[in-house]
Amino acid sequence: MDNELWFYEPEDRDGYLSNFASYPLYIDGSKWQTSEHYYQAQKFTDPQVISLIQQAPTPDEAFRLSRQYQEQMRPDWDSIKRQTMSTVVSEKFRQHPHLAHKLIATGSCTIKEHSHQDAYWGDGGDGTGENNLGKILMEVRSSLKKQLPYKLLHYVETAKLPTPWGTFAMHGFVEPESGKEHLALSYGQWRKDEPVLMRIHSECLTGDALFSMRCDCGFQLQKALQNIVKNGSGVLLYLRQEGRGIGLLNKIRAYHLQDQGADTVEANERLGFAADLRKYHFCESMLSFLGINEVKLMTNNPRKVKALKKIGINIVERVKLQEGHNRHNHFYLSTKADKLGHMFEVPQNTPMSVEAITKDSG
Ligand SMILES: Nc1nc(O)c(N)c(N[C@@H]2O[C@H](COP(=O)(O)O)[C@@H](O)[C@H]2O)n1
Ligand SMILES: [Zn+2]
Repeated sequence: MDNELWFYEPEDRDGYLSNFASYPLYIDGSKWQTSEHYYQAQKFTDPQVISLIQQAPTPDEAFRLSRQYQEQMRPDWDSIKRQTMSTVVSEKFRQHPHLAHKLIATGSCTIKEHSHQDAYWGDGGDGTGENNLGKILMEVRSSLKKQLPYKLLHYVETAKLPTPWGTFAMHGFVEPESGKEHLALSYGQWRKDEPVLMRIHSECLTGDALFSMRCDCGFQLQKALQNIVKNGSGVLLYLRQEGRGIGLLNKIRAYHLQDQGADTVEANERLGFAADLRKYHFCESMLSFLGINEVKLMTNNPRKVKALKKIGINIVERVKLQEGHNRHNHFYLSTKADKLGHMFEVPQNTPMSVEAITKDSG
């Protein structure tokens, strides 16, 4: 998106950019219903007028009150108003990470407040205005892009993903350096103080899409989505790090070595790779977009637990996800438990039949 983005009314498509949009924020320990409330109140030094504006039921009323008390405006207002606006706009996006992701997703397009009323903050309606609010939004966008968690992944867009079990929202992200694409699937709503049921799933084309029984990936993927729907809400992060990070073709090379007797770890090592090259730090970006700090994590993999703790995510519970044990993956699962520390017991008895593992266990 390299052209112009116009915004004005908070109800419009990009209305989140407006100071009148309802995104409460805290500045200096006080709560402000909208950025407009804060901005208008800063024009005054009289605590009574400030409080009146702060309590205004709507941003339009805050704006109107500032006109009513115009005579009492601080004399240096003109010299501080741009900085005041810059502070409140930057705080709004810092305090609402979801909006920060959306702002960054506007790419490098020119942002304009398309306002017939205002040729200082807006474009004046005919494009001749100074557009200072648009300029501040673009400054905030540039600065956010360089900061954690936004610099790890950039949010791109959201669309519906209907599945046999329920309709998820599919959020697309891209790694700005490599162009690698990742997904977050979210289902339902959760409260801020509630741990979210979550699965972090690394891509396995063979298991997830081609029904392979060499591993347990496809079975775990299906069960995790089913569990989320059954729970009423949750998230699955789908990370594009195929073959534990070595890529699809190297995974086929590793499978070839396994066909000749190597286990999954030995095969990776013979190809010159570590047993597991995956990284999880960039999940911080997706989790900030989704507003998640606390999770119930569906995994058997201790590395995922450790990695999430490292980025400050509180794991209140680990939910076992043991699915799809069969005669083709029996040795693979045993190796994962023995050499990679996966937290499950591989049954000693004869592995289940194909029919038993493919039936809906939900
Ligand atoms: N390198 C490699 N060797 C194998 O033998 C494999 N089966 C895989 N599979 C990849 O492992 C990831 C899933 O593992 P967890 O269940 O999270 O431990 C996924 O990326 C598969 O493609 N890789
Ligand atoms: Zn797999």
